[in-house]
Amino acid sequence: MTELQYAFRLIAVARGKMIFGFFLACLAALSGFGLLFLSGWLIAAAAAAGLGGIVTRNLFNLFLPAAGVRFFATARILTRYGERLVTHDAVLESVRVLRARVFERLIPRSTLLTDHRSGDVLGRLVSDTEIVGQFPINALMPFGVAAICGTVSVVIISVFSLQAGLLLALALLLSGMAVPVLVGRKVDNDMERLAGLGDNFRADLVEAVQCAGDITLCGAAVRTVEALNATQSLFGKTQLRSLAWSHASRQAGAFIAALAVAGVLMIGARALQSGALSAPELPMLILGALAAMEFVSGVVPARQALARARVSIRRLMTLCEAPLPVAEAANVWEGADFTRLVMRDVRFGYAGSRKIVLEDCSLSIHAGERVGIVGPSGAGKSSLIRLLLRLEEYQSGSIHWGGANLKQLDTQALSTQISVLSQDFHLFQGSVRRNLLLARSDATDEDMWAALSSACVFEEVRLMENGLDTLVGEHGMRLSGGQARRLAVAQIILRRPRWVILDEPTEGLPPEKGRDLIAFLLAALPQATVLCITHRPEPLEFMRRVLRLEDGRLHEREGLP
Ligand SMILES: Nc1ncnc2c1ncn2[C@@H]1O[C@H](COP(=O)(O)OP(=O)(O)OP(=O)(O)O)[C@@H](O)[C@H]1O
Repeated sequence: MTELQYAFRLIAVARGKMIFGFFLACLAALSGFGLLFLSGWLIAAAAAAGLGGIVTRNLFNLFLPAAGVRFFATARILTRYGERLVTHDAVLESVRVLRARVFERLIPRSTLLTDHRSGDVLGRLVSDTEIVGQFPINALMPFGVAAICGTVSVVIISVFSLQAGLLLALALLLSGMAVPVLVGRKVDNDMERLAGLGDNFRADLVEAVQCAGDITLCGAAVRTVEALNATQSLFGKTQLRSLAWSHASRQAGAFIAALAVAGVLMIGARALQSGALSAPELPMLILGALAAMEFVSGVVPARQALARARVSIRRLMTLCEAPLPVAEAANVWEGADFTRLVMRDVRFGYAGSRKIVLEDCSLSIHAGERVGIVGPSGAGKSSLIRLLLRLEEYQSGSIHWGGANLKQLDTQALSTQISVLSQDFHLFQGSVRRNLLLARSDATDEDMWAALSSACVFEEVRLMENGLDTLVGEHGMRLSGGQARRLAVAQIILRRPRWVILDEPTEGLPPEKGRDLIAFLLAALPQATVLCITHRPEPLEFMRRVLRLEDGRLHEREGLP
């Protein structure tokens, strides 16, 4: 599938509106042509009537061009207005649908996003979707309008003078096809380069803003600003060069238009002398040729827009069509009872990496058990969790959740039974309530306060100025580390999952606070089966069994580390 076919498929929803917008754009352009064309007749007829008195007035038909001019002037205003309205509506609709589709395709590929910088992904989601949503209007419509209206104008001018019509056709082809083809490669290279530079700049900027504090503490603030300036200045220079080319090609178009009009004037003057053309027809042809050359004035900007859109489509394709890291569940098996987790001889390595993280790794946990997993850094503990949640695909062996093969379960089905408290848990910008409702959308205020109470953060939230509606800031920045983590625990308590997976749950907390956190969680969910990965001794005090992950395998071990 070509890039353009791919883009059309994504925005097919607005096809009808775009076609209607195109139709109106052609009508508006032709009305402009008709207006100028008939103005020539009207001006000549009026001048002749003024000079020649009643006899000449009767000789020249003033009424028809005057009525035509009025008609085309009104038609141009109405069709231009309608075109703007319809095409803007089409663009808004296609961008809306496109963003939703892109996001939908990114969700199962979210693990691949770690290969991209966040500013880059943001850029793709915001600006590339906008550019792709607009491209039929900005990049294709001007070509279509030029082709249709250019042909109509050539036919009309040819009716009066074949020579003038042929000359106009040549000028339109030169300006509307030869110039865009000549600058095409240069425009493609510029757009590719500008998109790359823009990505770098945006990603650097987002990183600089997000890590402003760390950058200052490292004494790197001045260097960071200088680096940003350098990228911005390179971007500016490339943009300037591209603009210079664009203006040069527009001037070339204007020069061709001037030559075409002069040529039509000469041909018309000769035809007038020979009597093949009447006096009012000469200005009609000249103004008509001038108006016709306007049809191709948007072609060079459209060629640029097309080059930019192709870059954006390619960038969206690389994100949205990347092979899924985990095959879609062939059959969502809803009968899994989650009474047992059995993992047999699993072999796993990350895609694109030759390192084998887990080798012949086996594990069996029954409902109600509390199992700790320890092991050296890099042994594969977090990777094991990612496998159990089906965020990564293992190469061989088997994993079963209560009789259901993991490969038959999708992440949605798993999330109804399993909750995870990870080391880098995420709180969303917004209120305490919003974060709790994300965990369980139908939770009442009563449920939320009960969960906060079980997570031992009730009193702190109650004393906050707006209670449940207190804003927690991005990543929970307005909360202390302990409060944020207890809020994350409250989210798990609200969900009441059958399995709880904890990944370094007490990291960053003093031992006593860490111990309390686990105690609150386990007291609130006494029936839950718990799998806890940790380096720290406190969580292990609550585990009945401890396993050690080493050399890719899990080994049973007695007692605490
Ligand atoms: N996305 C990834 N792509 C490739 N390799 C990865 C990826 N994530 C982790 N690894 C590698 O897999 C191995 C296991 O990493 P993992 O994070 O599971 O270890 P861990 O036991 O949880 O370590 P720690 O205790 O330090 O968190 C490491 O060698 C790591 O470099």
